[in-house]
Amino acid sequence: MSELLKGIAASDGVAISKAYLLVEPDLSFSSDNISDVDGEVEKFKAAVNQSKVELTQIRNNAEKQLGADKAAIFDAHLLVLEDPELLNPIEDNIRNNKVNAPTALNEVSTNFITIFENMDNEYMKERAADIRDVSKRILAHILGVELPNPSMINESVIIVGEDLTPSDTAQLNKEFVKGFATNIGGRTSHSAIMSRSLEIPAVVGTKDITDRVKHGDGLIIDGLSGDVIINPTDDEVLAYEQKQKNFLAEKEELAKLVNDESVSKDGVHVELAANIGTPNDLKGVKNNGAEGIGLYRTEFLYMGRDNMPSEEEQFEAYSKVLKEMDGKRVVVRTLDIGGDKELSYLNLPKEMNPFLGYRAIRLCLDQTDIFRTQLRALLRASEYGKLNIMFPMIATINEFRDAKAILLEEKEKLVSEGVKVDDDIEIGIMVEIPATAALADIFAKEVDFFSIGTNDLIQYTMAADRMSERVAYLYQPYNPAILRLIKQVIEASHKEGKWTGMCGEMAGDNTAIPLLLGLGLDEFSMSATSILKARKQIKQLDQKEMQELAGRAINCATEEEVVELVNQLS
Ligand SMILES: C=C(OP(=O)(O)O)C(=O)O
Ligand SMILES: [Mg+2]
Repeated sequence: MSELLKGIAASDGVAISKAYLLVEPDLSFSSDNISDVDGEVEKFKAAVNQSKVELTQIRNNAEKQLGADKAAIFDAHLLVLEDPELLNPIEDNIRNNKVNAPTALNEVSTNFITIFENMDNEYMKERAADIRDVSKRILAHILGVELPNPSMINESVIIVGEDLTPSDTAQLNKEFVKGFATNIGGRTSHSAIMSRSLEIPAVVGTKDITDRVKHGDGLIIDGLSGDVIINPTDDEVLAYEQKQKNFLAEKEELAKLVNDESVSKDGVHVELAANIGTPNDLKGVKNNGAEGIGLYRTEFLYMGRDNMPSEEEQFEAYSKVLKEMDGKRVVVRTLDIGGDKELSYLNLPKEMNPFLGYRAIRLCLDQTDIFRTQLRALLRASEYGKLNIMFPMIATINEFRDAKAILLEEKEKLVSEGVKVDDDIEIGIMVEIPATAALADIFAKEVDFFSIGTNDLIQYTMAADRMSERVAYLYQPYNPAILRLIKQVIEASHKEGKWTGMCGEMAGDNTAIPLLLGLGLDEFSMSATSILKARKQIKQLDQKEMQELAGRAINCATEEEVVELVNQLS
């Protein structure tokens, strides 16, 4: 018998394959004393050797599939595995204290980790993280437990996990990973956003799929409806193969619009741009006919590694994107770390409410060395295309002024060093915080553009965590309160002759698009895979009529009423 599980549709498409369970294995052990000391030392040494073999494979695989920079993290792990300063004390601990190998390993590694973590030295802190990772691998081998290694997957699978961190997602190889399904998360959690740029179907927020599915179970995930079928019957597989075919046929049909303009029925042109996380996403940008990049989430450059990207590395990534976009506008957002996007090597404090905490521009204005390095890389890259710079999570006008002042200082320094910097870079902000939307008229006098980040704006306005499937019913993009904020921001920008875009997921949502067109949004930036569908829809809409529709929507009392209004269109 198959089993149906309902989740949240996160990325379009249908995947049919078998489950690869990506969950933390049980590595508990008892602290027994031992009599066969030599046997225990041998056990430990064998585990170290097995770890070496495994890590070397992982490293080589990562280099082949993901590039040398992603592989470097495993080089660091291999060095730890050969370090006598770590290994000898563990052996001594077994011999001198007659403790078993897991206990000896745990005591010595915890000791090193604590010492290194408390040093005021970034390099040593990174080593603490390496030791933690390597010790876990050795322990798994001692206990005979298999650790999941997503970067080693070499057959078709659907990943099943609690959640996928953005760096887990970045390591997935599309050739083998056909989709994923998670316990937690919503449509705007970053693993969901990344699954859309990777163009792999995903269902999130299933609550307990990891308890229901076993490694290797047959699985269907329907990223269009949010349904997951565990151990499907032959008939179900046939039906979903048909659904998959239909989806691909529709995609092919939409591909015909790739070079069309995005113009409404009554001739109003809007810009349909793409959101990207890394230069690797550019292929999808081109294949889907994006007219620019409305959001480049640069934080992904900082993830999945154990140290900061240098100015040079950043310069290369930014200039590559600018060159490949060939003069089309590229809005690069400065580092937006924090919330669900962690950087282990930054050792950020654990907070009660990370989405309301030390993140994004708050962190950059505090740790200005990180910020300045990024700005220099961006300014140097500016001569290769049409660069716009955007600051995330701006809450006050002073934050914007401070960030802009630092940017201008770095520009002046570069120019005095003889570096060419574009003079026409537009400097804008994300509108993600209700306070900023409320003061949009004040901001509009000083910024060059706004980009509304509805993923956060909705969660802050409704006080409903975007990561929580339990309060997902309150995460209401079409709530009239949200529509009023959007209207206010767009009108404020237009009054000052500026433009407003939207780079939250709402910009690509087919229910929202008629309303946003009516509210006068200038640029819609979305997952590249949503662009062609949005273009098709906009071509069929009359902007004047949508103005009227939006006027009625903002006076509705509930989200349901708004949805009903939009549904009457079709
Ligand atoms: C685009 C946004 O930023 P992110 O999803 O990266 O928080 C947003 O908040 O809408
Ligand atoms: Mg945001």
